[in-house]
Parts: sequence; C-alpha cells; structure tokens
Amino acid sequence: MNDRRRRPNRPPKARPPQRKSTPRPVDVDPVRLVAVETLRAVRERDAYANLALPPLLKQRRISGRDAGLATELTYGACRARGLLDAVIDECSNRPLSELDPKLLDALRVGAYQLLRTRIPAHAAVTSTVDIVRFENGSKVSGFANAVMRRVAELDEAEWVDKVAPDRSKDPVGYLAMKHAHPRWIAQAFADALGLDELEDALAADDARPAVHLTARPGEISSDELAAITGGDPAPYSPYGVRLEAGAGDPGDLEPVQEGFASVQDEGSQLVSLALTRPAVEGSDLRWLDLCAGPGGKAALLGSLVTLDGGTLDAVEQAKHRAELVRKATEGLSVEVHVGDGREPGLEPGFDRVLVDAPCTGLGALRRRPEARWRRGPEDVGDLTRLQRELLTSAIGLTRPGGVVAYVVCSPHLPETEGVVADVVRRTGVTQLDAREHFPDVPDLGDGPGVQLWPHRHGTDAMYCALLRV
Ligand SMILES: C[S@@+](CC[C@H](N)C(=O)[O-])C[C@H]1O[C@@H](n2cnc3c(N)ncnc32)[C@H](O)[C@@H]1O
Repeated sequence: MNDRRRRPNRPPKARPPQRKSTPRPVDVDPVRLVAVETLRAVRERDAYANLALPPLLKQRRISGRDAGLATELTYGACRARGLLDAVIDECSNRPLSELDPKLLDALRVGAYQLLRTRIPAHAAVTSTVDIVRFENGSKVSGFANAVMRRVAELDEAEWVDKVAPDRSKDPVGYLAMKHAHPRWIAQAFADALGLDELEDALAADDARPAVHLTARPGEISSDELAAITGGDPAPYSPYGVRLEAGAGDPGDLEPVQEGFASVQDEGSQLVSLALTRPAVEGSDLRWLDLCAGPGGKAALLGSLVTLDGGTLDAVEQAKHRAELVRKATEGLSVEVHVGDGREPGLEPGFDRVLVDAPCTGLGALRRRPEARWRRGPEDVGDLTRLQRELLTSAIGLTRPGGVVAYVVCSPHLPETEGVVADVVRRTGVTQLDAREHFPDVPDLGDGPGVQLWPHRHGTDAMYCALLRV
C-alpha cells in the first residue's frame, strides 16, 4: 500500500440489482459492456467465456473490429484475473471480498485495458466509470473513478514489481503474479519442468493455440488435407495438419463436415499413436478406450484398428458424451459402452488399452480463458484416486504382453508420475520408455514417461506413460 496517495472514498454497500427495464444510456460503450457481462456469466453461472460471449455479441449486433475488441477484453480480463485483482486491491480502501462483485467485474475489464492494451487511459477510465454508473449508480461510480485513476498511475511492469513477491526470494510466486497464474499451478509447472523454462511455459498459456486437424487414416492423407485447407502438415504427427490461429471456425471446413478430418490437438494425436507403436506378440485386434468421451482419440484409434480388421471398445461414463463418441466413430468398427471404466463389465484380454483419464486439465489452460482460476489444489486428491483406479482397471483388462497407455492433459506430477509409479509398484507391470514411441519429437526429457509442452512442442501439455502387462 502506497500511503503517499489518497485513498478513494469508501464504496457504498452493494446496491440491489438495477431494474431490468433501465434503458442503456447512450454513453455506455456496448463493446465493453458485453465484456463485463461475460465476466459476470463466468462468475455467477460457471459459464465458459468462449461459449458465453459469441451469443451476446450476436444479440447486440457487435461485429468486426468491435467484436475483436470485446473478445480481447473478455478473454484477457478472464486470464489476467489474479494480477488485475492484486492491482485493484492495492488501489482500493476495502478488501476485494467486500466489493460488489458486479463492480469488481467492471474494474477488472477497466484495469485490463490500462495494463495490457494500448487503449488511452482516459478512454479506459471513462468507459469503466460509465458502466459502473449504469450498473451500480453514481455513488459507486465515484469510487470506480478513483480506483481506475490509481491503476492508471503505473504500467503493468511497475505494478508487477509492486504487487508480486521479490523474484530473488520467491521466483515461482513472482512469475505466477507476472503471468497471472494461481501460485499452485505455477508451482506444479515448476515441479515438472524446473525454473529455467517456467516463464516460457506460463507465457504460452496466454498465446492463442494453432488449430490442429487429424486426417482420418484410410480416408485422406495429411498432405491432401493441408492442400485443401491451406494449412501445413504438422511437424510430428503423420496424420496432423496445423492451421494458423484465428483462421476461422475449423468446424466449417469441408473435410471436417464430411468426416474426413477432425479437430484435434497434435499432442492428442501423438499420445494415441504412442499406444499403437510398441510391438505386441500374437493377436493385435482388440483395442479398448476406457475414458472415451467426446471421442477424439477413439476416432483416431478406431480408424487405425478398423483398417487392420480389428475392433475398438469405447467406454464413457457420461451418457451425453458417449453419444458424442458414437457420432465421432460412425462407420468404424467401434462399439460404444456407457459405463464406469473401473468396472465396465467387458471381457478382459485386450491387446491395447488407452486410459485418457479425467484430470485437472492444467495442460490445456490456453484453450479456456477462465480455466486457470476454476480448479484448486483441493481437486487433485479425488482425481488422482480415480486416475489410479482407472489405470488399475485398464491393466486388469489387458492380456499378458499387451500394452496400456496412461494419458492425462496435465503436467502436474501427482497426476502423472505419481499415479504411474504407485500403480506400477502395486501391479508389477513394466513401464516402457515412451520416448521411443514419439519418433522425431525433440526435448522429451529423461523418460520413461513423456511430457509434451505448448512452449516446446506447440501442443497441449499432454503426459503419456506406456506400460507392458
Ligand atoms: C480426458 S476426457 C477423455 C477425452 C477423450 N479420450 C478424447 O480424446 O476425446 C475423460 C473422460 O472420462 C470420462 N470419465 C470420467 N470418469 C469416468 C469413469 N469412471 N469411467 C469412464 N469414463 C469416465 C469423462 O466423462 C470424460 O469424458
């Protein structure tokens, strides 16, 4: 707290909601208002920002550059929440927990404009104050004005120096604040990666990911798919194509519409292919995907095993997600079962089994702007128990000599090496060196498990362990 500056007036207590019929005054900027409203939907209804924003833009007829600005402010403010809150807290004379949450949403969008865009300070301050006046009344707008003016006194780097821990004493805490990640996630990345690359790994979560397509084996080659879509063959997956980030909705592409290709991160392709690579003696025609919904990996594995004359059983606990697996694998030798992978009631003896277990999703934070603030370390215990049980079940369903791939979209050690070490110890299966089954992929670490990273490989941070039963 800097005592040289005057504290803004105390904000009045949260006011009752405004009447729905209140007309929007002409001086409230509709572009910034939809950003604030989307933050509210994320906070109040657990909405995903990237699903809540587009219908609002359509409803308000916001398009073109205005829609681009609304998207940047919404996603940016969602991602940067931790840093924005620390700065707003420093500029407010009341703890954030005592502020009306609607006011805080508006301040977050305002502070984002001041710290991370080139929008002139006066425009950021005035537009925020207008929104607060419209939503919370003029008394509160005075408070918002004072807070915003204080935020505008420093730039982002200066604020980071002020609100973050000392880098030399607490490098993880400093980088967590600088890159607006919860500390426990920054620590999880540091534990898996070391400190040297931590900053790159955190920064990669703010970059818009390229879209990857899978060319369906037996239907189209990746070269043909790249030529049709204007993309490039992916560097590592023989079935992958990379499109430029922001190249429109990939679901509209003709090969995707016609079922020759699907949208799938290259990391997901690589871990699926890793399951198919270790040699097995004897039969190799019965494959299983134990956590299949919505069906991305089941579609790739199903295509490959169908070409070889085999079958894939796909288990998914959630009925609606099992339906998605059915759609994704239409026309393939895939049988979908709604059930619990821990006791799926299937005949054991599978040759290859994929366990793509439910996880914290820390490896795909770049895909959902608000995701990093949703999970907490308290979620991890239940998940790792479920992961161990699913992996143990997979091993029981695999024939001697068969292969299991354990996959999570997270680099968090308790979910990756922790689960695998525990299950290997208790079941006596052999862990293979998975790096041998990611040909030509660089920087795979010390093994035997493989951890992919957005900043190293341009993929989600998928983890894969291969086990021989
Ligand atoms: C990481 S996702 C799988 C993604 C999928 N393999 C793909 O590539 O599209 C994990 C899935 O496991 C499902 N699931 C959760 N608990 C399960 C259980 N006990 N048995 C089977 N599936 C489960 C979830 O509903 C979710 O669809």
